[in-house]
Amino acid sequence: MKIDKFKLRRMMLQLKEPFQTSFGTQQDREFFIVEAYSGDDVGYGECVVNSRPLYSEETVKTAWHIAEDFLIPAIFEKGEIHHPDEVSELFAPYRRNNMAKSSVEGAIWDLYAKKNKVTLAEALGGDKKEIDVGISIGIQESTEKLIQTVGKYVDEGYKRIKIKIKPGTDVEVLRAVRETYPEIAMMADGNSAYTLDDIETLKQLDNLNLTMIEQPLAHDDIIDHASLQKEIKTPVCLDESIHSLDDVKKAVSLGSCEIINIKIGRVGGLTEAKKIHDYCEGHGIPVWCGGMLESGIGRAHNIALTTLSNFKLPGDTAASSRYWSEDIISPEVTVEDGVIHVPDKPGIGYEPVEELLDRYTLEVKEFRPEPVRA
Ligand SMILES: O=C(O)CCC(=O)c1ccccc1C(=O)O
Ligand SMILES: [Mg+2]
Repeated sequence: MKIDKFKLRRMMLQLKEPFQTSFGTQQDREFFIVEAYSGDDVGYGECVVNSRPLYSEETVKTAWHIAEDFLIPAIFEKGEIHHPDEVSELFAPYRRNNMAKSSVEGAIWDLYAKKNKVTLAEALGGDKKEIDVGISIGIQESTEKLIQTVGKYVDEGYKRIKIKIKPGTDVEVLRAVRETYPEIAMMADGNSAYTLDDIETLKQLDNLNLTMIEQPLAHDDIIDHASLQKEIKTPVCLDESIHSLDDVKKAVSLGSCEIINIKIGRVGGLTEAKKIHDYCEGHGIPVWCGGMLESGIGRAHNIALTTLSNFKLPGDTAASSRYWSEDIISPEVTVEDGVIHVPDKPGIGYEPVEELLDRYTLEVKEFRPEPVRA
């Protein structure tokens, strides 16, 4: 297939409630959408970056720049694309900038699936018809509020409750939740806020029967996480530290984790995500799909990826209504009894609604191949 045109849309949605992690509080969700046009088909990708470089080094501005000045021109220069796997090879000479790469690659994956009249899940090789979902709860103003919030999502059927922690808002708070809900699958996400100096705190968390503890130590570390994993029985799960299959191989061989959170944006796209999935499957490491407070478009990509067999643990891909009063896709993503039914329409399987896209768009830019001069 040949891409006739790309459209980038910078967008802003408002979260229903602020989302607090150890690195800050978020209420506005600024991001951009990539649209890849070919003949009568349009593929959609989402760039899951944030306005500020807190979770990763990329921002909306840097990712837009990389997409506009390097990635889109590389696609036009190549001309014909036979399979989306070629895209990550094409982007490989450009270092990092994984969320930018993933957004363009994602639009091409959706386009490819639509052209071949298969679902994105099928194009990736996934065959689950429904996927299990959990929920990620931000740091709350009080323990009472947290217990109430956990209760609400347990009642809604979410299969695993993840709670954000930071130094000072951790052991006591989680112990209170555990006492209230002795049986739930519960885990903690430290978002890199701890060091090995906090080992006593981390050992106390080890007594709370947590499904796992996600990225407690530095965002770029796999050495200290290996030391930590030796000290605790709770599985360590890596998020921020994993950007590629190579990172996974090193973390697995060092024993830095027993579980991996795969985020499509963080690892540079669906092709790399699938490679990581396959490698982990072969090495007895279960994976799950992380979230970046995506709009419906990124959410749809997460759902398709999660249909692969080694996504053995519930992911963070919750219902649209958990984040937005109005999502930009039709139908919205809904969760029933803790599962999402995987759509059966070609591509991402949810239709972005033009009117809603326009309503929340701040800036649009279109790109076409340079005309060939005679
Ligand atoms: O509900 C979601 O999309 C996941 C929320 C979440 O945990 C998160 C959101 C933004 C940045 C980082 C993370 C994380 O997994 O660490
Ligand atoms: Mg995380």
